[in-house]
Amino acid sequence: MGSTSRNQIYLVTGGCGFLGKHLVQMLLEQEPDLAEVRVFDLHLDESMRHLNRVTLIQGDITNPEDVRTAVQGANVVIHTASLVDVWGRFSPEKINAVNVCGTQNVIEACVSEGTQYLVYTSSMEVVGPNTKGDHFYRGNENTPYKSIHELPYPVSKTKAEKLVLEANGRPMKGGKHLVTCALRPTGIYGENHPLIKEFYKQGLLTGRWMFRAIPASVEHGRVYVGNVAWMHLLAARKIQESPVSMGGQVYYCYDSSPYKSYEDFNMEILRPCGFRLLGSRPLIPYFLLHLIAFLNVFLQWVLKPFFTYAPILNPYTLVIASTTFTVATDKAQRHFGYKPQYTWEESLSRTVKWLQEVDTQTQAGK
Ligand SMILES: NC(=O)c1ccc[n+]([C@@H]2O[C@H](COP(=O)([O-])OP(=O)(O)OC[C@H]3O[C@@H](n4cnc5c(N)ncnc54)[C@H](O)[C@@H]3O)[C@@H](O)[C@H]2O)c1
Ligand SMILES: CC(C)CCC[C@@H](C)[C@H]1CC[C@H]2[C@@H]3[C@H](O)C=C4C[C@@H](O)CC[C@]4(C)[C@H]3CC[C@]12C
Repeated sequence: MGSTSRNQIYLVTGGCGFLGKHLVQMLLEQEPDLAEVRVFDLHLDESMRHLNRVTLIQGDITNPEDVRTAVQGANVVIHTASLVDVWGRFSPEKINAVNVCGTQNVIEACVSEGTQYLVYTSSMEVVGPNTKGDHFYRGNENTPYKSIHELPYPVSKTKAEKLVLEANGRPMKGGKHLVTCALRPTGIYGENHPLIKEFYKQGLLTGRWMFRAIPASVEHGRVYVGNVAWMHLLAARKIQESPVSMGGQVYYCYDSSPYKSYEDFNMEILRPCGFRLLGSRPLIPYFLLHLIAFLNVFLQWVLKPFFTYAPILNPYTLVIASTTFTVATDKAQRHFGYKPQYTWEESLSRTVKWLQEVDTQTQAGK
């Protein structure tokens, strides 16, 4: 175990997604040993095809053969492919198939193809917030917390993370052993973040006024996508150099983004586009938010035969937004020398610049 090779082949599953694209870009810019990045995704972004050293592979993570072919000859796999769904857009069976069975396929492919290193993109949701609303205030990887998983997405991420960590040390042909680790981002933000675009669009409907719904004192962990990508790259490098210390470990993804409520944080990005947040306290009573959230569930059920009604607000997203979940840790720095690549100011200004471009295009298209 533990030799680094030149001319490395990386496989990024979900490489055309929000995080995946930033990760591919980061590898191209910052990995001197890189020979090729294989970008495996169900939905390919054809604009990535022209990139030097990038190979686009269209495939389904739930299909073991697709995964095995993509893994063949790769040195490292960074597995980010997932269905990110806390809104009931996909069935529980589908989420399980992609997030859990897909991860098992990646593990089996690594073992059968002799690819020794696997970095898995997990999620803070493996820990919490739980549906009881217990706060997790600036905790680290060892902070005790009562995790309760009910929804398909957190259930699936928890199962998948467990599979990945349990696979660490699995024997492979040639006397090698599989080495795995998992990174747990909190709420990722940055250029092309789909959710902030959704909040932007909703804000346009109310004349760029937003209405505070959650108390400002509730802290929500956020991390810049460029730093999440950087952390994956460093973990992928170090896991090859120090498999014994990195194997089987989990790391929260963190950077210097400020601790704020979900809405106050979003306002940092939306304010420069002319948005305003009304109310220093919640303007909508909590019981009313709850009622709307439950009404949304009811409507989703009624409308199911016709189309998928999946608004942002439901009882689960309400609990997550209303419960403090922030991390304060230096484990990634101690284990693999992680320091954020982007300061908070840079992270914010890159995200704001992107949203301002979206805004200009939206206004021009009116
Ligand atoms: N966005 C966040 O705030 C956040 C926070 C914590 C963890 N994560 C994790 O980070 C990872 C990336 O999330 P993201 O926000 O970039 O999501 P995303 O939806 O933008 O990207 C996921 C990618 O996986 C691909 N994919 C889905 N099903 C597939 C299948 N069957 N076969 C092959 N590819 C498939 C999608 O096409 C997509 O490109 C996920 O594992 C997610 O759980 C995200
Ligand atoms: C009550 C409304 C005003 C606001 C609702 C916001 C809500 C949709 C947001 C709040 C927190 C968000 C989640 C959080 O950032 C972390 C993750 C983990 C990741 O693995 C998947 C995405 C997810 C669940 C975010 C989804 C959107 C949430 C719930």
